[in-house]
Amino acid sequence: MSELLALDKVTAGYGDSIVLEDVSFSMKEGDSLALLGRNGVGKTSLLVTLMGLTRLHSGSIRWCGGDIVRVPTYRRAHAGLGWVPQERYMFPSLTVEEHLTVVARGGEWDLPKIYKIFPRLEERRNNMGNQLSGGEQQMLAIARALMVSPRILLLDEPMEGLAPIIVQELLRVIRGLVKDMGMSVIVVEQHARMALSLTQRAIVLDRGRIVHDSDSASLLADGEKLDRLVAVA
Ligand SMILES: Nc1ncnc2c1ncn2[C@@H]1O[C@H](COP(=O)(O)OP(=O)(O)OP(=O)(O)O)[C@@H](O)[C@H]1O
Repeated sequence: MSELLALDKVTAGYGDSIVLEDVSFSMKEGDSLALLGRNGVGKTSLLVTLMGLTRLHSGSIRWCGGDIVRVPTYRRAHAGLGWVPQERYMFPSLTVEEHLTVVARGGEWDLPKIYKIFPRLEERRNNMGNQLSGGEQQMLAIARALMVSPRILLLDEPMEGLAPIIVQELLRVIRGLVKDMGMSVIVVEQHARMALSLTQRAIVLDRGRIVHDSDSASLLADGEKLDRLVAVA
């Protein structure tokens, strides 16, 4: 499999303040990565940096073999970076179906394929963006990213604030995307064990630096180490 994403010694932040330091890792097509760490260590900032929304102080980011450091955010999205931000950003004046058709690009994903994996969205197809539960909004946010036929999904705390039954439904869908369909993914999650169960590899950040990098299964099996790395102090 060819290289999809490669960060080399990335140091980035907001204005002069640095929140990521010397971050290096790479992913191949089909790889799945859990990005873990306590609150405020820079997980969201890393995804935001991939989308070009922080200030890159030094280092390089390659996407499909090309340097994307100077590529604007919308072109990164068109190039296959499917970002699902924590905030979800639903439009109250658009229906579920309009949220999807407005971004459709005639690629691998279309409405029937989306509705097959999210039957709940088909049931709600005529509901407005502000008439959805938190779980439905999260499903729509993921579905909207898929409609652009991304080569990687960047999921920022997809389970946050959702009822356990919805979390199970979303987990099943994300697991299907990652394990059955081979979708590349980076999952930022407070629920570390959940993220580890979905992915092959885990990186843990602390104060903007990578402090652990291993396969997900071995970190999941070492509960003591996992708690030391991610538990709230
Ligand atoms: N827009 C911003 N401007 C300035 N500083 C920011 C901004 N967003 C985040 N930060 C700072 O960057 C650091 C990393 O925050 P970030 O949200 O990336 O961490 P996180 O690991 O995703 O945390 P959480 O799990 O709480 O979302 C924090 O100190 C935060 O205050």
